Amino acid sequence: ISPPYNARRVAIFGGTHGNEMSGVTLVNLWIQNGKEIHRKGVETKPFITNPRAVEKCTRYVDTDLNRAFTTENLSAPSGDDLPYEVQRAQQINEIFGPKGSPEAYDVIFDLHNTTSNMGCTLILESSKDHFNLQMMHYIKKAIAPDSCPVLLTEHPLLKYSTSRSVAKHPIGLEVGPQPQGVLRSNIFESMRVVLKHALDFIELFNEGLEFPPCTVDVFRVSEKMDYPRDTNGNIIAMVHPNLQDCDWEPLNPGDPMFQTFDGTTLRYEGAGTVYPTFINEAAYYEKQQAFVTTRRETLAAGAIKKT
Ligand SMILES: CC(=O)N[C@@H](CC(=O)O)C(=O)O
Ligand SMILES: [Zn+2]
Repeated sequence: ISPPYNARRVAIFGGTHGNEMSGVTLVNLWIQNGKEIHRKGVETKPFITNPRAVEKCTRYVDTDLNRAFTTENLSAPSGDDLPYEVQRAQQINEIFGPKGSPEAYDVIFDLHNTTSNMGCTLILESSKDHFNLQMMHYIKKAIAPDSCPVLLTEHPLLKYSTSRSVAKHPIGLEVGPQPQGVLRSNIFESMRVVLKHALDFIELFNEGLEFPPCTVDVFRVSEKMDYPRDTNGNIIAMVHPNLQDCDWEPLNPGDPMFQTFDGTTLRYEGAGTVYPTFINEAAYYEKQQAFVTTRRETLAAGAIKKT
């Protein structure tokens, strides 16, 4: 049984992106009435992370909050001249962090929606986070036969500094497909159900239940794929119909990937099978990303017990 584990202080973030409506709506509901998220021995705080973006129903105001939690931003001298989201990151770091310190919150769930057909995805930032691996194992078992893929974002270049990263155990919840600014009841419900199981797990853990060693199948981020573009940076092809909505399905060398406006098929020419996800995510056009490839991996989690 590894590190001293504790999970008394938990936060649920909504509105890290102000146009992702399931998280915004659930968190606002729970701010009004926290009964549903209350668990024995746990203090759970629902929190709107980017209120100005929520008010405008936009992803962000000045810069993407979910990229803003860098050491550089968090240690910058504070002031009104900083971009709004950098100021906000500093405030969030004060309330829920400081990031990387013993005083930081134990667990932060960050609720997101995607326009991609990713279903109900759990986002894991570290392959060595045994607490989160155990939680994800528990959630996967609880929602079966429905599935709940785990996306591991650990990557030397592609990892980014998320709002949830101020916690000791950061967990992203990414549910789609749902257009920006729209609420869909099925997406809303599946987010709610996953969070219920997650909080149940934390309650069991705090009651002293020991979770034996287990394994978790994950999809590890491999490569970011941009749309084909002309020399001015304009897109010259779309996601191919055979790939559209096929998040988590195998893409093999030679399979259709993009389709140009005159109908030409562009094929995947990588080495070996990959599992694309975030396919045609609206927010990623500005990030030059049509989808991300992942590879399957099985991670081992050691036993955990409250200490
Ligand atoms: C569509 C979207 O916003 N996705 C999230 C993923 C995450 O929370 O890790 C992001 O890019 O910040
Ligand atoms: Zn988001």
